[in-house]
Amino acid sequence: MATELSVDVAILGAGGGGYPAAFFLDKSGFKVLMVDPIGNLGGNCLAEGCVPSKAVREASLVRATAKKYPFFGLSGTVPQADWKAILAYKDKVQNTRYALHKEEINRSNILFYKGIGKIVDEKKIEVITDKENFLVFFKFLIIATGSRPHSLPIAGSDLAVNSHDLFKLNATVPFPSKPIIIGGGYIGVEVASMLENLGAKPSILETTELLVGGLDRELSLFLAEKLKTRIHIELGAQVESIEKDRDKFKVVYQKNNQGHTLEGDLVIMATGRECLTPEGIEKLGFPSSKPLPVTSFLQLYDFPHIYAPGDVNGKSMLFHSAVLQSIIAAHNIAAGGQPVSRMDWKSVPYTVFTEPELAGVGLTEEEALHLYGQHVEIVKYDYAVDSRAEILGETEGFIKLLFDGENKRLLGAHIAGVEASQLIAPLALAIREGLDAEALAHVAFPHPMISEGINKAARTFSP
Ligand SMILES: Cc1cc2nc3c(=O)[nH]c(=O)nc-3n(C[C@H](O)[C@H](O)[C@H](O)COP(=O)(O)OP(=O)(O)OC[C@H]3O[C@@H](n4cnc5c(N)ncnc54)[C@H](O)[C@@H]3O)c2cc1C
Ligand SMILES: NC(=O)c1ccc[n+]([C@@H]2O[C@H](COP(=O)([O-])OP(=O)(O)OC[C@H]3O[C@@H](n4cnc5c(N)ncnc54)[C@H](O)[C@@H]3O)[C@@H](O)[C@H]2O)c1
Repeated sequence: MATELSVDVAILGAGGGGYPAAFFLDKSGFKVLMVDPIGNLGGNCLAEGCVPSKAVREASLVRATAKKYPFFGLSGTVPQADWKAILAYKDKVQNTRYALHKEEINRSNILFYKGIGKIVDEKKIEVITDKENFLVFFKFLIIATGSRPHSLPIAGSDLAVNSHDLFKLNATVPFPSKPIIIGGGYIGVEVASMLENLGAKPSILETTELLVGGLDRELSLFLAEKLKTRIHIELGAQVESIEKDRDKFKVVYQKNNQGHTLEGDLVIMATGRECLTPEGIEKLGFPSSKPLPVTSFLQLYDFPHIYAPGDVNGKSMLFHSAVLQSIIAAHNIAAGGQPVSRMDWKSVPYTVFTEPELAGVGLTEEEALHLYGQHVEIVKYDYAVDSRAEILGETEGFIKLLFDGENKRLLGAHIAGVEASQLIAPLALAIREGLDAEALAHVAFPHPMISEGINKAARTFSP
């Protein structure tokens, strides 16, 4: 049993912020140790986040499509949702991915431990597993410990479940008929949309006046308009307490200075995630459970040999962002700690997997107008004129492109409507590479696909 180890790089957390760096540095010849309590790769994204939630969503979309049989000239009944079977399908997806990741670990030279790491000081950590505790001396440290659900400090908050309860392996939360979702951010709207498509009648209580705040405002307003036909939404609702009376839950909230109560059979708390810092972080002068401050090279302030990519820095809590940050941290470590690779936060796209979807990248319209004033050119392509949208019967939606009026460089792209999540990737590349309208107009996107709308919008300036 080891009592002490020396490595080039120690990594806390094997999620999207941790493992890409581990594999890159391992392949580059560094001695790498990685520790994670899950004992496998994927972090929250695979355990309770992106992958299981999108698996359940996919089942819900199949059922939603079945409601459109008559539109396509088909007949047949809408299938019943079998919640247990859907969860079993979700588990199978997760387990298959875990098996693949296990093989990846086994094929590498990474010293991988199931356990947790604690900060001892700026030169060493302590690794704690079921079997042993030992010290690890490092040249570089990557703290990629992610985040956890934030629970409101209100009476009865322990009566609510959260996304981890819903999506973890072997989840046992029963299918609700009237779920009340506290929080209308990413998780709130995605869960409401998927549960409704599976047959539930959800309500969302959101304290601000917008669903998924922080997006381009037009996207949030579009989503609220579309979702309110299927979901009971209360904006400006300040939740005060949760009570339980036999099988029923009551959520008490204030709206317009008046008290209200909503009854349901499940309460889902989706009020954000807080950064999860390792024990001992205060020894480096940082408070626990707060975002770790990083430079654009992902170095922790005042500790250039320590990096903190992913949710733990609170800058962009998305899996693909964590992966990119992890790779950037790894490149800088491979360069001996020289800052050679920089994170471009503005070219990270985001997607909200509701029905319909939202996606965006770059400046929002509000930010662009603030920064560029009247020099912003805004072009909109309406799904109502799109062939594929017509074929799908999904003609409500738009692609909005924001250009710098002087040189027609793309500043931002925002999409509301079916397939938005697939359409955003080339636009993220365009923002990253500083492409202009001509570049977007003079590439042939396939027909009849909604991506043609990107060409068509850009041709406004480059016919
Ligand atoms: C319901 C839900 C749906 C989501 N859907 C999407 C989506 O569709 N698309 C998207 O891009 N993002 C999505 N996200 C966000 C995404 O899951 C996170 O942004 C991503 O997982 C962040 O990666 P990370 O590596 O920074 O953190 P994590 O994935 O949280 O990984 C951190 C790892 O560190 C481990 N750890 C914690 N403390 C220690 C310690 N002391 N020592 C060692 N290890 C430790 C944890 O166990 C964990 O495995 C979703 C999140 C949720 C909750
Ligand atoms: N599609 C995706 O990429 C995806 C999907 C799910 C989660 N995520 C990530 O996970 C993070 C966490 O998701 P989330 O939805 O929990 O957080 P969030 O920050 O997106 O939304 C939380 C919402 O809760 C609201 N809220 C806070 N206090 C409240 C109260 N007292 N009453 C009512 N509403 C209240 C906030 O105003 C906010 O709108 C997201 O920010 C995102 O980074 C991403």
